[in-house]
Amino acid sequence: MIRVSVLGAGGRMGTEVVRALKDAQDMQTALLLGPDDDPSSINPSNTDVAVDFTSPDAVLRNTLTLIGQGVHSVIGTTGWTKERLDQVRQALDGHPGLSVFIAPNFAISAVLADRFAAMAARYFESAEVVELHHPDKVDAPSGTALGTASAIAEARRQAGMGPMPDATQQPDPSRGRVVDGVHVHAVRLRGLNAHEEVLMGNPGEQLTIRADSFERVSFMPGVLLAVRRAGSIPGLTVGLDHYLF
Ligand SMILES: NC(=O)C1=CN([C@@H]2O[C@H](COP(=O)(O)OP(=O)(O)OC[C@H]3O[C@@H](n4cnc5c(N)ncnc54)[C@H](O)[C@@H]3O)[C@@H](O)[C@H]2O)C=CC1
Ligand SMILES: O=C(O)C1=N[C@H](C(=O)O)C[C@H](O)C1
Repeated sequence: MIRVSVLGAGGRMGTEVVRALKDAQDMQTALLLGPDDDPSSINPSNTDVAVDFTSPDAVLRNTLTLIGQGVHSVIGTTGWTKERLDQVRQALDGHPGLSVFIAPNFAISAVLADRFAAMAARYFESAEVVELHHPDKVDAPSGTALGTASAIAEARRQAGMGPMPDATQQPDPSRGRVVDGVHVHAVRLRGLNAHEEVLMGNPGEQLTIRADSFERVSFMPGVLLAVRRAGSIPGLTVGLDHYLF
């Protein structure tokens, strides 16, 4: 049995993870932590893998604590920057064999949308990302959209493409956040869960790639897969694609 602790267990995702763990034959729930609990209560005597769905403010501290404790992490929480990822890599240096796995999105639809967008990017003059979420989300744009934009930008760079056409000239235009040269727009709307659209255009044609996660259960197969694979790739791994393709 894999003993799994959950940080953020009382939250929207945490609740769903606890439910999924109960249904998984090969896993058992260990500690369930909320914001007032000490992450260093998680250690190898009670936990094999810790799953983090907390908040962008809390996740780095949790992750560094768990590395210090010698426990594998599976993380869905957003808020990662290059600098924060470097801190995790550095902390892992002293812990050979330990793994930290971060996925901006655990839903297969979103992972595939990302992959398709990267494949298509070189063939289109223009590309923009629109992400749409429930209004209780604290960060914008979504971690997924940031990843999609970076993947598009990287594919365009590898294809030797220049900047996208855009004649906007106003001093304060409404064009979303520019991530690595790609415009990313965030919509927050009651009734939505997690959705992303990638728009790509050429003269006279458009490709739309859209992923819709209607319910949080859509993230669970990915979370359980990552828990089962914890430790299989030592060090820091970002993206469920590493386990899928
Ligand atoms: N990678 C993925 O597939 C997905 C990622 N997310 C991300 O997961 C994170 C959480 O999302 P939700 O569950 O919707 O948020 P939420 O606000 O419903 O849940 C977060 C929970 O964490 C708790 N918390 C905050 N700080 C904590 C700490 N230091 N230790 C323990 N618990 C703490 C909060 O009290 C709350 O109960 C967000 O960053 C979100 O973007 C959400 C859905 C899917
Ligand atoms: O907060 C959410 O709900 C989600 N967060 C992740 C993100 O920011 O990309 C994943 C998914 O979009 C749901």
